[in-house]
Amino acid sequence: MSAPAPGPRATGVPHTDRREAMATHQQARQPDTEDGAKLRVESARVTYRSRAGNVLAVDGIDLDVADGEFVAIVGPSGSGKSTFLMALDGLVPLSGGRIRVDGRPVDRPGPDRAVVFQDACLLPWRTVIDNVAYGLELAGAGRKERLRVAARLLALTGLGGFEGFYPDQLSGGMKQRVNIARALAADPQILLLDEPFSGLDAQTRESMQAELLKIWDARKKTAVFVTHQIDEAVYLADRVVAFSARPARVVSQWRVPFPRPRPLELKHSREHRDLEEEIWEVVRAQRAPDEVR
Ligand SMILES: Nc1ncnc2c1ncn2[C@@H]1O[C@H](COP(=O)(O)OP(=O)(O)OP(=O)(O)O)[C@@H](O)[C@H]1O
Repeated sequence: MSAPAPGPRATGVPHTDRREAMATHQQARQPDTEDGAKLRVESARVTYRSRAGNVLAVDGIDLDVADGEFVAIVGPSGSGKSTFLMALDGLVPLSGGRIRVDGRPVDRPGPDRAVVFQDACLLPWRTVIDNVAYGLELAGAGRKERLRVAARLLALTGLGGFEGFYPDQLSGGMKQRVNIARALAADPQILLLDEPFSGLDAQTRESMQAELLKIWDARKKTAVFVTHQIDEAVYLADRVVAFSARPARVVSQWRVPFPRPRPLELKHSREHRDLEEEIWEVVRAQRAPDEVR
C-alpha cells in the first residue's frame, strides 16, 4: 500500500478523513485486498478499429476494486468511460492488458457481472415481473422460482404492486428500477452502471440514488458506476476515480470519507461540496485531443 497522502486544504472534516479524501493518482490508496481484488484491471487498452480510422479509447488503465466496494468513475465527455465499463463486462475486447474477476480473465459477458445502461431496455410486451424474470428464464430457472426471485427484487426496488404493469405504464424512474431489478435477478457479484439515472429528473434521480445505496448495501455487491455528475459520484461511492480526456487514463482518485448510511442531506454539507469541487477541478482540467489515432 502506498504512503498516505499529504494534508489537503481545509474542508471541515476531521484531519484523518481529509487526508483520506485527498489523494492524487500517485498517492491514492488501492483497496485493502491488495492480492485479493474482486476486480483487477491491469494496463487495459481498448482501440476501436474501423475504415475511417482507429480510435484509441482506453490507454493503460490499472484499477483494483475490492469485494463490496463502490467505485464511481468520472471524466470528460467522450473520454472512454462507457468503453471501459463495456470492457469490464467483456462487451468490447481489449487491445492490450487484462481484466480479471476473482483471478479469472474476462473476455465475454458472464453471470458474475451485470450492466445497467442509461436507457432501460425493457421488453414492452412483457409485464414488469416477467421483464425482471427474463434472465432467469434464459438461465433455465423454473417459473415458480423466477417469479419468487423477481417479486422479491421488485419489493426491494420499491415496485411491489406493479408486477402486472407493462413498461409503457411506468414512469422513467420506475422503468429504471425495473432495469436494476432485472440486472440483480441473476445475482451477479459485480454491478456495472453506466449513467443509469441521467435520463431522470433531479428529484427522481435523488430518490434513485438513495434506493441504489439501499440495494447495494442489502445485496453486498461490488459496483462500478459511471457518471457525469460529480455530486452523485461523491454521494454514492467509496472511491471516485477520475479519467483523463480520451484516451482514458486514471488521473486521480479520492477515497470518500463519509460514513454509511448516508442521508441525502449529506450532499448539502460543506465537506461534500468541498470534495465535489476538488474533483470537478481535476475533471475540468482534462482536455480532449480531437485527432483520430
Ligand atoms: N463503436 C465505436 N467505434 C468507434 N469509436 C467509438 C465507438 N464507441 C465509442 N467510440 C469512441 O471512443 C471514445 C470514447 O467513447 P465513450 O463512449 O467510451 O466515452 P464516454 O466517456 O463514455 O463519453 P460520454 O461521457 O459522452 O458518454 C469516443 O471518442 C468515441 O467516439
